[in-house]
Amino acid sequence: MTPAIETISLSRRYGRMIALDQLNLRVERGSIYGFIGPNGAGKTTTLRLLAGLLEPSSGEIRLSGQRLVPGSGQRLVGYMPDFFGVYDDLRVWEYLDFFARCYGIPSDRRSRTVDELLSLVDLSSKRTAYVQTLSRGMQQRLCLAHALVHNPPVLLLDEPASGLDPRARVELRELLRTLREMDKTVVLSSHILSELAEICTEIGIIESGKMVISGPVDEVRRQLQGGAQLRIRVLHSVEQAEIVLRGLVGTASETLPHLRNVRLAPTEERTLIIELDEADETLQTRLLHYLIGQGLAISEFRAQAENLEELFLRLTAGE
Ligand SMILES: Nc1ncnc2c1ncn2[C@@H]1O[C@H](COP(=O)(O)OP(=O)(O)OP(=O)(O)O)[C@@H](O)[C@H]1O
Repeated sequence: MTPAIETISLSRRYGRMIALDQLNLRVERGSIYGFIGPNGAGKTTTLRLLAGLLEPSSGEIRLSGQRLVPGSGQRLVGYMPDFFGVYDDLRVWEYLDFFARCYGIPSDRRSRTVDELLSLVDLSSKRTAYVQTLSRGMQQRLCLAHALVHNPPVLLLDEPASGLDPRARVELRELLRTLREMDKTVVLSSHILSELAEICTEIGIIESGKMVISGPVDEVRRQLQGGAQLRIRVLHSVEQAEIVLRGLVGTASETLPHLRNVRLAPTEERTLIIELDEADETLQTRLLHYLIGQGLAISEFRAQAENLEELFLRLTAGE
């Protein structure tokens, strides 16, 4: 299927500085794509290029297979910048009505469009409030409604979760789900991976203008992690469990998983963290049998996902 967004060797310089270096991005239609990278990685530059607000130094952008030429992107994408401009003395409905006029929506449809958008972003009750009196989360939602005024198939959201409290984040997540059900393709950026891992269907990690890794969240996790982790808690002597498990590290066994490392959990009592070469459930079950056979009283035995945030930091620290 033709992807909603594709970039081919997309580069952008500011003077002599290369902000984006031969980026190949592919975003399938209907996905929620999380674009993650530390400050200055090139996220905003990419989103502005995709929105047609910046011109590439070289390379190509295709939206639904069509090459993006200057000025052609505005109808295909909705762009939400990472800051909200100040709009003094403008009420919420007037703000949206203004942008609906800019997009040439005729007056008989404008009022309905504004009402539908306010309902979508749950701001109907704030219809006549002044924009500057809205909370940060409400302003974000209004900004999102603005990006949706012309009903674009693609939405580009720069740091939509920044500065939101936990409740506002949950609301944002719900809103993104609704947009997905409406068959929109959404790209959103953040420098905090955990903000996006739960929301997104796919993620791409960018650093110094280059894509480091990209794909479905679980696949990226697997690639970064390159194995599995087990958390084992014992009822009595953790020292005995540690000896038994350490005895297995590095040994070549056909029937047990290959153990890379065994360490005590830093914050939990009588608990060990085991790093394995592979995430094979059958082998893990055999390990449990083996440990019980060694007389260990196991009170907890579970696979745990390594914190994606730590993996990300390790990756972007160049380790
Ligand atoms: N207008 C500009 N002129 C010169 N350099 C720029 C300009 N805009 C961005 N840059 C530089 O390009 C690089 C990428 O910036 P960009 O804003 O795309 O990164 P980002 O990943 O969005 O960062 P942040 O998370 O801090 O918003 C940075 O080194 C930045 O300093």
